[in-house]
Amino acid sequence: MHVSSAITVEHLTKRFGSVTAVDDLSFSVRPGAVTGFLGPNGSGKTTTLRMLLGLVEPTEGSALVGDRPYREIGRPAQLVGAALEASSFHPGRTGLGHLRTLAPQIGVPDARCHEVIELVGLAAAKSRRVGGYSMGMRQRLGLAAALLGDPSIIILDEPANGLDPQGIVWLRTLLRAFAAEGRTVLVSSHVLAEVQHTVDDVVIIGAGRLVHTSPLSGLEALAEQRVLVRTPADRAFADLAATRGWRVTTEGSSLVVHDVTAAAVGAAAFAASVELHQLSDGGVGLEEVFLRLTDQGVAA
Ligand SMILES: Nc1ncnc2c1ncn2[C@@H]1O[C@H](COP(=O)(O)OP(=O)(O)OP(=O)(O)O)[C@@H](O)[C@H]1O
Repeated sequence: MHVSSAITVEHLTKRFGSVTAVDDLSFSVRPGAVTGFLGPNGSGKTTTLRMLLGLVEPTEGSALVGDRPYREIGRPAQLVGAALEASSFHPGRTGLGHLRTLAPQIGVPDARCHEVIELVGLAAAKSRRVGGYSMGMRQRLGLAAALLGDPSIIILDEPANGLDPQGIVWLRTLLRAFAAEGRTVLVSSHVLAEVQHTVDDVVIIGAGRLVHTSPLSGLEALAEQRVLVRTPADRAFADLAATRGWRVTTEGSSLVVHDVTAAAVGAAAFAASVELHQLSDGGVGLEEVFLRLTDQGVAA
């Protein structure tokens, strides 16, 4: 039913002279979910988003929103809302004033400006000049502008940049609510941890190429389990780890035992009479998987 509101990228390539920013990239984004578009700095995320929004012409391949290129959409703001950078505001305009200049172009009534400014938590600052806004407030204003047309597809480039921890939780809740309404939400980030609790699916690129796409659980399946240990018996624990073939690293004042369960470490330490002061589940090392995948991407 929502087929027309998905994003489809096929064999997309963009070369800037000798630099291949995006290299034969194919992926799709489904409605009703938040998708994280992830990759290290310079991996081609912004260039891909700019092609999706008709701002950059692909060298090869296609980038479709709904079922067509952005430039062929009749009233694009009502299908796709995007916030690419938080810096392109006229500093002398107020937050509300900024939205009011956009509303007629998009074809939405003035009341919608008030609605979205409220929605992004800027109602109290709506009459202040944007030049005096903080980075986080600019991000919120960019989001308000993206939402003006009540779009079914929302594309945000690094939306968590500049947001404080409460702001990040607020953004997460808002994006999850959009997805629950059946909208398509694509958010880019170079930090997996930043979007880990927000996204359902991930599309990971490295050096302009696709390195992984799956539900988040598919990424978790690639990660190893980690167990955190503290012990006053360093030497005895190192011997035990060597006997068992565990890989052990340090993280702060804890030891990290890789690819093993807490139960196995506890049982082995007990059997060997090694005293432990902490034994806890360190979760899966998702960030490590992300780094490993994108390293491969860069080398490829
Ligand atoms: N207009 C341009 N002219 C020349 N090279 C460009 C242009 N735009 C991007 N590039 C290059 O393309 C590559 C990908 O850049 P892009 O901004 O898309 O990456 P990104 O993943 O968004 O990075 P970041 O996380 O730092 O924002 C980089 O090597 C960049 O220097």
